[in-house]
Amino acid sequence: MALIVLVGPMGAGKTTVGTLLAKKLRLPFKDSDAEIEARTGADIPWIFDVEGEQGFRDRETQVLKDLLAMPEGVIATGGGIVMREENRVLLKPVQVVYLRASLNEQLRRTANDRKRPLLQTENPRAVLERLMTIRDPLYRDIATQIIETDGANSRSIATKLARQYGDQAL
Ligand SMILES: Nc1ncnc2c1ncn2[C@@H]1O[C@H](COP(=O)(O)OP(=O)(O)OP(=O)(O)O)[C@@H](O)[C@H]1O
Ligand SMILES: O=C(O)C1=C[C@@H](O)[C@@H](O)[C@H](O)C1
Ligand SMILES: [Mg+2]
Repeated sequence: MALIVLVGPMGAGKTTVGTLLAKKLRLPFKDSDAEIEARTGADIPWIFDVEGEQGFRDRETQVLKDLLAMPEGVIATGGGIVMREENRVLLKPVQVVYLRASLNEQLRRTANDRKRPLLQTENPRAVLERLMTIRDPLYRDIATQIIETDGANSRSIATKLARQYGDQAL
């Protein structure tokens, strides 16, 4: 039985790697951002606009609680999941993989879409840098494993994790 949670900054590849990993392990895949959008019937930029970041974080905590009740599966979280202590307490007993990426790589991977409200600014690099300073110790605190994703494609990362967690399940 395996419940694996992926954390890390925007553009680290949580959604991409999580989808591949779940397929390989034949486990259900859930993405907290997608789940929030499905429940709200609106996309993340809309939620930030109308309810503010606070409203989004309230929804995120509720979704996290519900997803962690699954007996097994792969869960990709949003980049800001560690901002609330309540979320960190929920994640502490779980297998948590921290996917890391350099600022350059995060910028490159997030440059072409506008679905991340926090990056719709003149200087997304400065935002990512500030968020990383605050969040890196928080990700590290709850992580059971850290993976550097620069220069590694998402498929090879998923394969490595699937071997590890597949073996563990035997
Ligand atoms: N290891 C990788 N190497 C190169 N590109 C990658 C890698 N992982 C993901 N990507 C690409 O980066 C982009 C962002 O990936 P993804 O949406 O999975 O990030 P995320 O961690 O889920 O971000 P968010 O926190 O905003 O949900 C996608 O276009 C994806 O194809
Ligand atoms: O890093 C963040 O705070 C966020 C990351 C995304 O996954 C979304 O959860 C949202 O855009 C906020
Ligand atoms: Mg994602």
